Amino acid sequence: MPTPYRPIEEYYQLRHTIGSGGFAKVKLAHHILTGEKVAVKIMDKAALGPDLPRVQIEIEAMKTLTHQHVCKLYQVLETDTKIFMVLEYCPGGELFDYIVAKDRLPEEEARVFFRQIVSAVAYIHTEGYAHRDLKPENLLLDETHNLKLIDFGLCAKPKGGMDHQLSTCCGSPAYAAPELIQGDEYLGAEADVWSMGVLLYALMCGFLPFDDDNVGALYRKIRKGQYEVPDWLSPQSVDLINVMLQVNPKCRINVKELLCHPWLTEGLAEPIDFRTKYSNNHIDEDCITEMSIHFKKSKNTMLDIIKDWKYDDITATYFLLLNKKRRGKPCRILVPP
Ligand SMILES: COc1cc(O)cc(Nc2ccc(C(=O)Nc3ccc4c(c3)C[NH2+]CC4)cc2)c1
Repeated sequence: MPTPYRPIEEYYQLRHTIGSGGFAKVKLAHHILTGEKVAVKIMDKAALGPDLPRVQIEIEAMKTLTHQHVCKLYQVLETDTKIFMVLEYCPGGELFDYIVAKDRLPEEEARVFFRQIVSAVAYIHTEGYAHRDLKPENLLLDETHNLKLIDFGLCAKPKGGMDHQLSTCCGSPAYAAPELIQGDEYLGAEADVWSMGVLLYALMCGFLPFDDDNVGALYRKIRKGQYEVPDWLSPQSVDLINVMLQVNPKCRINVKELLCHPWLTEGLAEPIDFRTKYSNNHIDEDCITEMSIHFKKSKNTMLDIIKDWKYDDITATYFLLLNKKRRGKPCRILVPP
């Protein structure tokens, strides 16, 4: 490994590259202390250029977002030339590729996935964040075939809260809300609902509601808000797509109403529970014990250090030990203290 990777190699064995995008590459890695697999997103600061602030925004967002359907950030390392984000391992690849491979999903399968998507988005909205780039490429499948929302590089945390208007035009055109491409001021939450409507349509149809090779023509179609309704869609799913793809954001369903829409709650007794399964203030006893032995600290001192949530190797070790325990594996550090 070239020397710039030295710092990360103190904690992780880097393996092959599993993805590379604009200014980042993602490598598979093993956490040395726990043996757990992770994904390491490696960014070159010089290549990032003006996009560097987006990475800082994403890292700050990821430090507060802990949810069963949001890809977890474990550790951040920075050198003078590189930024490393150590992330949850999602070996199932992109939801985009999964839909393409199956042509389109039956409603029952689309419903399971869409409940997870709505749960993740409702959670980040309650934490004060809008994602603003919701699309199947930004939803990965983990090893239990559940979805994880990724890439918060375009997310917004409006200063005045989620009722505060945003103005930056961003995200992928085919999933962008009419008010966003119009250049009007818009509410991040409302724009995210539109994108989820496009996502749901893509899940069940296998193609996009608004599509055109010419961006101008695409924008006109989005602003018109007219799309084809294939005959295989059930009336309930057509209704849900209709209330999500309302051109006027004020007529559009909001996330709270989404959580109890009949198509989504079909077969359930309750609305979708979007609360996180993790609790920041309850620290797992077994993890504290194992870490206090390894790091040669008292349990109280170890607890205080963990609760600093520095997103250093201590934070990573805690979350990865917790993962092991949740997967029924022994909550053990593999190397001698
Ligand atoms: C917050 O989570 C983020 C934020 C972000 O900016 C980017 C990511 N990107 C990830 C990309 C890929 C993976 C990943 O685990 N991919 C993966 C892992 C193993 C395998 C594959 C993909 C595909 N072939 C089989 C083996 C995880 C995060 C997340």
